[in-house]
Amino acid sequence: MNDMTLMDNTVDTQNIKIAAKDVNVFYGDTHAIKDVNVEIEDNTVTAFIGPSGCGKSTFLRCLNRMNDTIGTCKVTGDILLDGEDIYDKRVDPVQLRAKVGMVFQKPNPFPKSIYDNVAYGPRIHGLARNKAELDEIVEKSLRRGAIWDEVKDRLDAPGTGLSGGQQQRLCIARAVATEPEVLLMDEPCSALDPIATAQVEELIDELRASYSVVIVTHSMQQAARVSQKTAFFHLGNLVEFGPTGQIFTNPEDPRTESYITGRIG
Ligand SMILES: Nc1ncnc2c1ncn2[C@@H]1O[C@H](COP(=O)(O)OP(=O)(O)OP(=O)(O)O)[C@@H](O)[C@H]1O
Repeated sequence: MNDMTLMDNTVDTQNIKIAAKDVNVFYGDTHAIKDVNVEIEDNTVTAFIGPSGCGKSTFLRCLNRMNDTIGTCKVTGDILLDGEDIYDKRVDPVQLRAKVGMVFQKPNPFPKSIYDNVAYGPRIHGLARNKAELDEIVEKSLRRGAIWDEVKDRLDAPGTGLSGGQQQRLCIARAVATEPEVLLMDEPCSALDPIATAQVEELIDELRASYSVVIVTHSMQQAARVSQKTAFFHLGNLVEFGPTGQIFTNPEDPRTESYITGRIG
């Protein structure tokens, strides 16, 4: 056995960023997520795939308590971020969402300047002591969002005036500006053309170096391109979770196989 084989077989429990235990989600009488257990690693892109309505977005929204904003929604079970229960009464959801940032399907820049879009989070969380520090955070975040070169000469222009792909990278820059540890992305490329999609996918790959990234996608090609781990959901159940290559080439569950071969979905 060579060193490489040894490394591949090591289960690195230190690397677990989010652990979900027996998570159930209900919207009134609808049981949307059923007994989900999963461990999401740091510095990894995890893709959530599955047919429409299977609960991908619902489960994603549990990870930063975005479901709190839906009156009928009830979440049970435990979700631990670095071992701490995010549903504990002492956790402030606003602080949590700075740590666990989110990027949505449709780019949604604020009706503010490019600069203010990115500066918004750091301002409300008091991350900069003065203008120079804020400028630095804005530049760093726009660089992380791979959009600095395109906007550096027009930081005062409205964010809404950018192209769709640029707006989505601006939203990613806005999400990383609060120094999150996890980035949740709900179909981040579904409103983008192929060129913008390729740019955002490349960026997701780069972001993995600094964050744990979780992406909901309808595109199996995208999941295969960007993720290292894949979770397949079906009717609210997490059917299968494992290395992306294995899920796509050698799935264990017949439901996963049916989905990836196009028989269900
Ligand atoms: N706000 C809501 N109120 C009531 N039911 C909801 C709500 N959001 C989702 N649901 C229901 O929960 C289930 C899971 O929906 P969810 O949007 O999480 O699935 P999804 O896999 O992300 O679907 P899609 O791929 O179509 O976006 C569905 O039955 C849906 O109708």
